[in-house]
Formats: sequence, structure tokens, C-alpha cells
Amino acid sequence: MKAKTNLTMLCDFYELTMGNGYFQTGLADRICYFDVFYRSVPDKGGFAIAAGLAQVVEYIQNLCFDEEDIEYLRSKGCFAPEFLEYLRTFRFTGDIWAVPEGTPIFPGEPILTVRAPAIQAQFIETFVLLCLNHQCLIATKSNRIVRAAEGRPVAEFGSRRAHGPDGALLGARASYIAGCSATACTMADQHYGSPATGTMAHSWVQMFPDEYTAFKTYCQLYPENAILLVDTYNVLKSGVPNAIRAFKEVLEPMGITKCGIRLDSGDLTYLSRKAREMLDEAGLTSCKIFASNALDEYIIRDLVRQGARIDSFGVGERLITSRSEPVFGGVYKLVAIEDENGTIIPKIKISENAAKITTPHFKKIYRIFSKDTGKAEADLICLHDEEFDFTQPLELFDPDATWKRKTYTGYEAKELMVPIFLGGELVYQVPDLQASRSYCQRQVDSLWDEVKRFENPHNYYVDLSQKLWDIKQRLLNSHDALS
Ligand SMILES: Nc1ncnc2c1ncn2[C@@H]1O[C@H](COP(=O)(O)OP(=O)(O)OP(=O)(O)O)[C@@H](O)[C@H]1O
Ligand SMILES: O=P(O)(O)OC[C@H]1O[C@H](OP(=O)(O)OP(=O)(O)O)[C@H](O)[C@@H]1O
Ligand SMILES: O=C(O)c1cccnc1
Repeated sequence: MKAKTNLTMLCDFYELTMGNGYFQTGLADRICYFDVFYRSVPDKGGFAIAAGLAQVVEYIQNLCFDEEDIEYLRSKGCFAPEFLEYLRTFRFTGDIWAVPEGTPIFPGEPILTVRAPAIQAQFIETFVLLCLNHQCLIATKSNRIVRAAEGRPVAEFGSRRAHGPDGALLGARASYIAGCSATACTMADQHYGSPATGTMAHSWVQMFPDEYTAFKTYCQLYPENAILLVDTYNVLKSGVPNAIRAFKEVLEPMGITKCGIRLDSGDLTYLSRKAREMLDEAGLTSCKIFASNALDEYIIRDLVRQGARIDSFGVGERLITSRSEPVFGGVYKLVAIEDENGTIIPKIKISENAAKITTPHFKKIYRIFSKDTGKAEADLICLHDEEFDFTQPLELFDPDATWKRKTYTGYEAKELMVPIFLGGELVYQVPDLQASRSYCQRQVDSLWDEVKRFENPHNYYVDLSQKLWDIKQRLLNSHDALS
């Protein structure tokens, strides 16, 4: 992968004014714990997909201020000269734990935890959130679209309508982790290995004196990968007949049966059925029908239910912009600090809105899987050093309605967060994109269908251990917390 620009200065200005303030008030090296978590699933879905960790890793590794940055900051006139000197050697020296990319994630649980000196932990907030918020959003949307297609491949076609270069490139990356089978974005293939694919534009067809010549020429140039766009003039009267003629005249003599057509307008169910009949009658039974045109998970689900004869979908604008819900809403909250002796002091953020009250302390998460079914039953958030005997029955309770209890037997508990940086050193091997994609698929398969449905999905249990619940209640009830 090519070297990336240093993005240290891509931060909200207040991270720097707070950093300067911590520096001047002796809080710079106070060890803090921050959690990244999100509050509600986009599109009222039952879960989201984690993505963007690889870019967080890259950012942390490259974190440093150069001379130009420091002179720019000096010109702002609000930073102490000693602070600016300190920035010259600024590096990340802390610890980060996170859930791997491709993990299904639920509201309220940490997906990344930072333990670091205050200035560092605070400083990285903006970039960590922007990476995770963007890619989690696109991965979540893509996974919905892929699930709606029920096994038919979905190619990501969104670059031209993405919100800028990173929106396109990293959006394509996230969509591949979440299950898209290919992308139109060449750079995403070059950088990340999500396979680049493509058909043709209407302009190709228009460029030639007639549609047949356009198709024939394309088949001659790319006999192994001829997917002809058949809606430039008239799908059933000219597009499909001309495609059939080109396939028969150019590909058949070469013994090539792999070919395809793409529908990009009109009633996709009707046109795909008619096109299928025409292709089959011509003996082109292995010709695939691709469809595109402002698709999303709802239209794809409809097309599948209507019995459309579509083999593969191309999805652009509604995927790459997550048009139906364009904000992921991940937040970065202080959950603990350490005193001079290294004792962890949990911190809470209180809100009138119960959903916005944070879960304090340095934590870890277990996902509880049924040994019988292999399905994920619940997540348990607990203290970082809490120990359980997972060979014994495990009683979990709803943290908001504590009388609702369930005892699990015959289960397996898997810890979700893994160490990424320890003492500033990278200790995690970022998996390649194929591995994250397969992991994502396996993890989504482990969720019950009730959690996966689009309408009123079942609320997956995210519970707190008794110890963590007690600490949260104590902080909620304490005057300190309320003052
Ligand atoms: N059978 C279908 N069921 C549900 N939605 C469909 C079906 N066929 C197509 N669509 C969707 O309808 C939407 C738009 O169709 P519309 O007729 O407005 O555009 P169009 O076909 O591109 O028009 P034009 O022919 O002028 O280009 C698209 O989002 C398309 O994916
Ligand atoms: O609708 P989307 O989900 O975003 O899918 C991508 C769209 O982009 C292309 O259209 P465009 O009009 O940009 O170019 P074209 O002339 O090649 O069709 C393509 O034909 C699709 O319609
Ligand atoms: O290859 C395609 O068919 C394609 C690529 C980008 C956008 N629309 C279609």
C-alpha cells in the first residue's frame, strides 16, 4: 500500500486547546480511558458492522507534528511556547483495544478503548471517530444491501457519487468487508485488494454508429468479460437482440459461454424476465443479468420477492452515501482516569436522556454463543479484570429492567476486543480484506434472523456484569457525579 499523507492536523481545534490546557495545568500525563461506542443502529436495523480500524492504526503510527504544523499553531497566538516545543516529539505511547473489522456491533458497547496520557487520548478523538463513523456506516449499509440480495453478488458502483476521494476509496473498502463482492473503484483494488470490476457506460454505446457495432467491438476486445449495457435505446427491441447477436457472432465461435447484460432503467422485474426468456431461447442460458439504477436494500428485496430474474446487482449512490441514514453517531467518551498510584477511578457522563448516560470504567466484552446452535445470544460488558467461570451457568440481567434475567448453560464466551497498541507499539496484525470479509460473513451468520430483519428487529441483549452495574449505579447516585 502507498504511504499516506500525515493527517495529524485533521483534528478539531479544541483537541489542541484542551491539550495546551492539560499541559499547562499538569494534567498532560494523567492516564485516561476513552471508549468509542454508538447509540442507535442506522435504518432502525438490529446491528451495525465495525470497520475503519486499519485506518486508525495507520493514523496512530504516523501521528506527529512537523515544523510547518508547529509554526502554523504558533501563528494562532493561543498556545504556550512550551506546549509547542512538546508537540515536536509528540507520539502515541498508550494502549488501544478494539473489536476486529467485520464484527457485528450493538449500541452502547465499546468498539474501541484508548488508555493513554490525557493529551494523547484527547487529541486522537476527531480522527478515530471520523474513521470509524464513516466506515461503520458504509459497512452497515452495505451489509443490509448484500443480505437483501440473498446470495446474489453485489458490486459497489458508488465512486462517482461519493462524498470526496476518501468517501469513494474507504467506502469501497468498507463495502467489501461487509460482503460486497467487487467494486468499480480501481484504487480500492490497487490499495486494498477489493476486486475491481466493471461493465460499460452508455457513452460507449453512443460512441459507435450503432448499438450492435458497439457490442461486437466490446466482445472482441474483452471476450472473457463482456457485460453489455442494453438500455441505451430500447432494451427489448434492440438492446437484448443486439447483445444476443454479438455473443453468438463473437463469443460462441471462441467457445466462450460466460457473458452478461446490464439493465439500468425501467421496470427491472419485467425487463429481466423478458430478457431471460430471449437469452434462453437463443441458447444463452449461462448469460447473467446484471441490474443497476438507484438500488438499495428495499428495492433489491422487492425485486427478489417479485421474482426478478436478476443474477447480480450494481449499487452506487445509495450505498456509498448511506443515503437513507447518513450519520453513524459514534462518540468518544471519557470513562475512567488513573490516580497517581495507578488506581482506576471510573467516570460517568450523566444526561437527562437515559440513553446518553455512559457506562463507566475500563471494560471488556464477551459475546455469548450457544454451543448447540452456534448463535450469538447476548453480549456481556464487564470490568477489564473481572473473571468468570464460564464452565458454570451464567446469569445475565437487563441493566434497565434488572428483574428480567436469563441463565445460560451450554454456552461459549468469546472476548470481543483485542489489543491493537500496547505502550505505543502496534501489537496487532491487521488482517487482509478477504479475511475481514470472511470473518464478517461468519459473524453475521451467527446472529439470529430475528436480529437481522429490517422491520422491528429483535433487540439483542447487551448486558452489564453485576460489578459494573453496581459501579454505574453508585456513580449515578453519588453527589459528586451530579454536581
Ligand atoms: N420492479 C421494480 N420494483 C421496484 N422498484 C423498481 C423496479 N424496477 C425499477 N425500480 C426502481 O425504480 C426506480 C426508478 O425508476 P424510474 O422509472 O423513475 O427511473 P428510470 O427507469 O431510470 O427512468 P428512465 O427510463 O427515464 O431512465 C429506481 O430506483 C429503480 O431501481
Ligand atoms: O444508480 P447507482 O446506484 O448510483 O448506480 C450507478 C449508476 O451509475 C451509472 O450511471 P451514470 O448515469 O452515472 O452513467 P452511465 O451513463 O454510464 O449510465 C450506472 O449506469 C448506474 O446507473
Ligand atoms: O461498471 C459499471 O457498470 C459501472 C461503474 C460505475 C458506475 N456505474 C456502473
